[in-house]
Amino acid sequence: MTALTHIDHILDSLSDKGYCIVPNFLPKEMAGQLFDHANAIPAQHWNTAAIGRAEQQTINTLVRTDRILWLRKEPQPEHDYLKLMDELRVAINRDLFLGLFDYECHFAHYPKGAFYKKHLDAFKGRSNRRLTTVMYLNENWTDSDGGQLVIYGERGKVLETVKPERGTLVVFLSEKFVHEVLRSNRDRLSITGWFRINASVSGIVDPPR
Ligand SMILES: O=C(O)CCC(=O)C(=O)O
Ligand SMILES: [Fe+2]
Repeated sequence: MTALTHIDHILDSLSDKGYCIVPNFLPKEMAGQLFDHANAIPAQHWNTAAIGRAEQQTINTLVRTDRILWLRKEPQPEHDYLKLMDELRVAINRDLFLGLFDYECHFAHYPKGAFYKKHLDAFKGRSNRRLTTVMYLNENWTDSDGGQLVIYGERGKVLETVKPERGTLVVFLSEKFVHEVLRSNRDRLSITGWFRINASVSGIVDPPR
């Protein structure tokens, strides 16, 4: 199975609505490997997530309280995920002409009680992030576990409330959709990433991580 199994739904939904939600995007085995791998990484390697651009990054625990860890090319499960997302990048470019140039992503761990208040991932003309992706890794998530992703439309209308269940992929236009992560009542593990356009084309250099 590859990213292309779901590609028609993803492309249709992205071009119709600007976002898509794909349950079971990630094969169960791969999701399990990523989950075990991330859980085995010692706590001191995870960083408290920051907000804002390079010079002005601040740790603001009123806005977000998750911890993050950027994926690299070497460990097998991370490599496999990056490869899958690159297949997706190529397929999206072929159909939607977004000129996506690269992809970066990090694990995000929300301990019990963590949240991420309403925000946009990119501001027009100030970022080369074009599409946000979120992949969830926890099994058997229930409504009472909280931690849902809420995606907002015009005038604060709730468009979607997404349960962060293992294997579900969410993709949306980074500049368009305000979203938030509701308080999680359970350890919550995900991978958030961004497809980006080339800085030499956009004239924008995104902050170094
Ligand atoms: O984990 C999620 O559902 C969304 C995370 C998010 O909005 C972000 O990391 O920017
Ligand atoms: Fe976000």
